[in-house]
Amino acid sequence: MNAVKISGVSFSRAGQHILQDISMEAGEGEFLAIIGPNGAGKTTLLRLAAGLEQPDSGCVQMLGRAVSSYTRREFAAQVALVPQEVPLEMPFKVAETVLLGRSPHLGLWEMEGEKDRQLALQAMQNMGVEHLAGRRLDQLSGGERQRVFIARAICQQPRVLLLDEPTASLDPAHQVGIMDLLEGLCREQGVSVIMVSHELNLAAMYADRMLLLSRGRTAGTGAPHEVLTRELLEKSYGCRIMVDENPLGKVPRMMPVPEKYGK
Ligand SMILES: Nc1ncnc2c1ncn2[C@@H]1O[C@H](COP(=O)(O)OP(=O)(O)OP(=O)(O)O)[C@@H](O)[C@H]1O
Repeated sequence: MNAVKISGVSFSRAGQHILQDISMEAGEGEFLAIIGPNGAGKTTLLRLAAGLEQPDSGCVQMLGRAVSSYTRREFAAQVALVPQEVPLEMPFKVAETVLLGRSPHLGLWEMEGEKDRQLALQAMQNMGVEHLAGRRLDQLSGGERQRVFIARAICQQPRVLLLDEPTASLDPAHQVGIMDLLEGLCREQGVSVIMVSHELNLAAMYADRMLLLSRGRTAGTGAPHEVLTRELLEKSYGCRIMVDENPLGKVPRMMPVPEKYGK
């Protein structure tokens, strides 16, 4: 059984086709990266997977069940989403925010227990934000806030983790740290990770498979070396792109070529 199965999904807004006939699957413990130019539909696809939007046609299944058949609470016990823009207006402190990840696992009137607090502490330590535990969210830098929301998702102990550009505001050390952690969740705990990213070289070093979206359609799908080809990337992104092999291993590495370097 696939942990995530999206079959022939189409989605429109205000009469405009945003996604057309998209299919995507992720097995248990698989790491999938969704890539593509701005406006290609990546966030929309992730929101459909998270049950925040309903497709016009096609089907979105999580863990063998239609997303629409879950209650919000049941769904949150299995699937966590780290959105691209994390809410700033929440009046919470860091530790409270991370602990909120436990809510779907608690009974209706049940308070968090010692185990929940331990999980929250561990998630904060993993994300390097435990020293900020008492700080309010609106008093953090963008990268710190992003790490807090990833910690909350980890604390939720989901079987499927959806992340929208999780490394976008992060410095190189934190980018690699978070990707290592996500890989560990896949390999050691069987969590399925689906990540939207513009960090193509970073994604290539971790993802088992990639889905390249372009103008709402599938432009490529497969292992990183099958998707990150010069031909597919240049066609999708509309600029010159050089692709070679990453010196660290047998994965592709891409570089956009500035115009001043000639045709
Ligand atoms: N609320 C909305 N109403 C109408 N169109 C929308 C709405 N939200 C998004 N869109 C359009 O849907 C398309 C896909 O948007 P989406 O945010 O999914 O793209 P994306 O691939 O995640 O882009 P980016 O890389 O810039 O984050 C875009 O053309 C966008 O303008």
